[in-house]
Amino acid sequence: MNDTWKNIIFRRSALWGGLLAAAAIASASWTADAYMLNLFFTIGIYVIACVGMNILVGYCGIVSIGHAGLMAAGAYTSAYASTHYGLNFWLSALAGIAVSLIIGSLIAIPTIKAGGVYLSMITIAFGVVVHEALIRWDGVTGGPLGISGIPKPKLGGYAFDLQSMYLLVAAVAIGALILAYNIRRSAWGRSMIATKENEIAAASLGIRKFKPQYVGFAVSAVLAGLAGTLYAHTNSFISPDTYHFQASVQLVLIVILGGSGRLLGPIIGAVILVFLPEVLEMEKLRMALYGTIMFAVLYFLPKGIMGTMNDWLEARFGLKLRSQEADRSGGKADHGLLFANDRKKGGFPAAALRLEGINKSFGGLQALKEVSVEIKAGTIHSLVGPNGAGKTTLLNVISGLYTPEQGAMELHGASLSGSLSLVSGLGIARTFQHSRLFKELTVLENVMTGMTVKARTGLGAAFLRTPGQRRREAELQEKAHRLLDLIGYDGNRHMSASQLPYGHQRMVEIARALATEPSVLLLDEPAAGMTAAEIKQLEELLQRLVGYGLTIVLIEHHMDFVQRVSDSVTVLDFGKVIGTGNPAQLLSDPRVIQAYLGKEEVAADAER
Ligand SMILES: Nc1ncnc2c1ncn2[C@@H]1O[C@H](COP(=O)(O)OP(=O)(O)OP(=O)(O)O)[C@@H](O)[C@H]1O
Repeated sequence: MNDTWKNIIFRRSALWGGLLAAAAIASASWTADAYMLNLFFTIGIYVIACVGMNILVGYCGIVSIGHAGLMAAGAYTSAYASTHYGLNFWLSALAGIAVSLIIGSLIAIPTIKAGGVYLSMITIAFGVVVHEALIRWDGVTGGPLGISGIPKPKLGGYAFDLQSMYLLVAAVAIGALILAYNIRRSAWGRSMIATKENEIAAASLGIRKFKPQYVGFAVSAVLAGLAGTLYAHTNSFISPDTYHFQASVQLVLIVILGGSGRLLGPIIGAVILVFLPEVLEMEKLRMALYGTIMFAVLYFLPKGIMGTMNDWLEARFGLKLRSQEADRSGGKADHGLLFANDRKKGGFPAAALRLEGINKSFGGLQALKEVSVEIKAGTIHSLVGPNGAGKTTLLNVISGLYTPEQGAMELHGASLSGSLSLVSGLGIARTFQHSRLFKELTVLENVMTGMTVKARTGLGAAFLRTPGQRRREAELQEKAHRLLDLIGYDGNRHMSASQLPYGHQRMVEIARALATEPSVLLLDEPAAGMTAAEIKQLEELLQRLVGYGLTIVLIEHHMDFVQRVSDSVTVLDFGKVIGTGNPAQLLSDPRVIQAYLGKEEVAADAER
């Protein structure tokens, strides 16, 4: 059976499985007793909050250990509004979600900017501050006694009981899962994962970290507030004990146990964490049990239950728990149409790039000294020189990763400066010395990240996966397929990039850079780690790209490859340009040979 059929059958089974699960959830409301119904309800609340946590932890890489604070914000606001002002459930819930969103948005700013270990510290501090405020601000929160008598929702004349609240929570939980699924399959979700995995690579595609991560934080705050509100109005009583540090740890644990970043992870995690203390009758030792589970999961199942299962299914049957489209390749379309027409030769001034007197130093080390180079449009220009000569530093300066201390740069006659993401928007794309593909994204998704800036749709369309959004995604996929055809990639396009052989990784990285529709492509040692056949393929690709009007700047140590593909070469040594010109002439120049081999080697060679 081929992969397409396997996936169709798998997706049909997933659909039927989903329908059966929905029927089981609904029937539980009639068959379960009050005790079990309460447990199911608790699972539903955790699923809603943890779907948000999963977006935050799994997609954005932000491990918030104070998220119970956001649940408290929703619960207390809603409880206060309904008990003090007599607002109905729907309006007070709206107020609770709004307050949770506002507070979440405010703590998102320092959290995202801080990054690293400070990020978790800020969220812990937030959780502690909220818990203290709940205890001390008794005029509003009721202090340690909390708020009681919170009314149950009403709709028309109907008053919700535990059974109907359970059904409402189950419906909201399914809605939250659909939202997470839609985000994951949009440019927003891809940007979240890209910025989590490699901020620099994402910036080189024009994707800045703050916006997608802020959106992820805001969505998780809304879901936390919603879960808090639903809980408060079902339980009729809330107190600071519910929103202790332990509750925040529990949310993180559910996500990690289920499988961080896995759609169904929060369900699996919540079911286990709610039932396990009941089954083991370890209510009093709940935290000790959680600690043990955390150790066990991180040691034995670092990808959580769903992540481990996904790997097993993929290895055993070639199936993924993530839905996928049928593979396609071999399109014979005119790939030149993938690049803007004004990039064709002659559409720009003769010089694509002009660098004048560039200086760049790191502490006492001057990596670039008065570097001046002119690179003609529609040509391949190679930068060569011994290790440490300053080639990568020059590429980093051109692409905006480093700011030079001195010198001027022009791109197609206009002044060039700015950050990595800004320079990407001007039409300069790059690859890196070591592959920086986004390993959690598939091959196809990696290429699609290159189109993010030009193709990111509105949040509403992405969240709801509107017909327009689906059409746009299909167009992006089609374009990504064509770029993969162009680079000659014939492997599985839906497998994660982490499984690609090194040579393929380098080629896919080029396709991803091309997806930004650059006029200048900077390649840092693209042939490193490639087989002879792959190098040949790369050579043909570069010639084709130049034919489509692109300008290519290449760093390479394979000298025969450089000789074959380059129109011109610049040789750097100790940060200085020691020659620019025709590759054949320059690479046989004694000064260049000496720079590569060192004086003693050249002298010894001459004597032999
Ligand atoms: N971020 C940095 N901080 C400090 N020193 C740096 C940094 N980047 C580069 N250097 C130094 O600048 C010099 C030039 O490095 P660069 O990586 O540009 O050389 P290269 O010609 O690309 O070498 P290779 O062929 O080995 O990649 C080296 O001495 C290197 O150690």
